[in-house]
Amino acid sequence: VIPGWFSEISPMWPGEAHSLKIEKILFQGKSDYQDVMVFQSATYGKVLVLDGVIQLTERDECAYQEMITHLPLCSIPNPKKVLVIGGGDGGVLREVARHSSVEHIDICEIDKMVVDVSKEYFPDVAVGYEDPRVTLHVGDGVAFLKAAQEGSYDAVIVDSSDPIGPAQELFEKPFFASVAKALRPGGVVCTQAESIWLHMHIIEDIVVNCRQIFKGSVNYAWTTVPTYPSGVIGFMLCSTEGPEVDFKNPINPIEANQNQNTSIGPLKFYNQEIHAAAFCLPSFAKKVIEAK
Ligand SMILES: NCCCCCc1nc2ccccc2[nH]1
Repeated sequence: VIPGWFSEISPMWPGEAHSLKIEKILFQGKSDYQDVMVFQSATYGKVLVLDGVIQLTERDECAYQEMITHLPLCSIPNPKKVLVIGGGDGGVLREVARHSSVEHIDICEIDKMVVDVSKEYFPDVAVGYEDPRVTLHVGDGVAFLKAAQEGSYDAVIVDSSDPIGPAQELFEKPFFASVAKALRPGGVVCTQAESIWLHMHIIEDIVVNCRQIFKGSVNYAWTTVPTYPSGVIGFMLCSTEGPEVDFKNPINPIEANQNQNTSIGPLKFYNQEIHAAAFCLPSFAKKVIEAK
């Protein structure tokens, strides 16, 4: 351990560690589910860490939050009812709120400490909770989806941590089946789907499960997030049987100037070209993910 530096050592990326210079530790706690830490970094703003894994930094969180939200929502004509599983920091809520067609946003986050810590230390991320369309449910996303009324959502966004820890079940087949049940025909789901550089085997299993469960489109997209090990993270985008969804062509564009004058500020990362490009995969990933 180098004094004054945070190194992200995890079995999720054996043999490597991304480090950030610490200026000041702002919060350290232990919830019923995980260790929670916030520190002021020297060059990436404040950083949220759960069980030793970086969840977001102020400097690059826009890439992840904007992509995980707008890749699904810009692919369907008129999203009205959206469910967020995880995402307790509020960043996905901030992005969903940019869509004027949305009438109701449910969020189910298991760890209340994440919500409280984000509101205290990341106000520009937790601003998403201020939208009147948002209802927060503190609890297990698996149970929430089991209880959800069939076909009640246009979109589900699964902003989870990794399969090691509280989010483990969110990567398993029964959960994907419960998501499909809660979506309307032609509804869409977007999940945090690890890194093609680090987790091709996990991604392969997820793709196999999704192809069995989602009878519409099944696609993998990826983006760059400098503070995530390997510098990239991906998303599974699936649609249920029904009206065709072509994720590679955003038919419901969100303009960069939208919400310019509100408290959530302009888009910093997402645009239509980046949307289409996100689905272009290197050959080693294409071979596995698009296997016929
Ligand atoms: N809700 C935040 C999602 C990121 C969770 C932590 C994390 N960081 C990662 C880096 C590479 C691949 C997968 C990762 N998962």
